[in-house]
Amino acid sequence: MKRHDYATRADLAQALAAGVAAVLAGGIATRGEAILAVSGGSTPKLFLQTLAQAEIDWSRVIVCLVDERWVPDTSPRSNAAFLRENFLRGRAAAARLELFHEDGLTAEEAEPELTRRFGGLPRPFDAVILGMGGDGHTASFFPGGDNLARALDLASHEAVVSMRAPGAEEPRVTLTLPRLADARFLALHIEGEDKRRTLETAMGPGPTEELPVRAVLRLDRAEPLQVFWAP
Ligand SMILES: O=C1O[C@H](COP(=O)(O)O)[C@@H](O)[C@H](O)[C@H]1O
Repeated sequence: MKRHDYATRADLAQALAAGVAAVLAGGIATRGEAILAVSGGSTPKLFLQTLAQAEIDWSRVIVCLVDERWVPDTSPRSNAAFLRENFLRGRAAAARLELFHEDGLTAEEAEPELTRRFGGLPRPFDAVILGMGGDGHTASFFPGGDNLARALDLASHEAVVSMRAPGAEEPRVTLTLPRLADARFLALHIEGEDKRRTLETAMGPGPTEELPVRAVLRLDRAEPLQVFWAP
């Protein structure tokens, strides 16, 4: 893992956005397109607003979320709504959005269609930016999640699984770890002292099921996981 610590959240957002924009520009230059997976929640707001202004050919970029809360798009809990609000208002509005929602289905019922749809996206992803909750979840890999083992199985061919967990307010869907683990640029973006402490605990020994972010920290990758932190 490589740590990047910043004095302020604004400095972090600038640096991470510049790094991701460069990776996407590289993908566009070499393969004609690039694919980016981002997190929801609240932490990525400034990073996404900054990245949305990057001067790259966004019409050649596919953007998706790493996970979604199974709520209507109109809900303030919707990660898709967060993305529309904070990312798709700048130059990035030209990107192709691939969202999880399937009307009228439960998260479990939507799994096969979502796996078909997300399984068809180009691989590996150019950039994946993960977040982390205070309970050590990342994407929707939650402690006690009903499908946590399926989601973390690196040998699995599933692209998307549903997740219900005691610590999650609503049912979820999440990209599986194998879909994220081989990203050309894989980053974990966290802010605040509490999350720094959780990260440091997760870096120590202990079961993945307790702090699922460990599954990401323990990946065996040629390009190290990039950890971005600011107070
Ligand atoms: O529920 C979620 O939480 C995590 C962390 O969110 P934050 O608000 O603490 O930044 C996020 O990474 C994930 O995408 C989201 O669905």
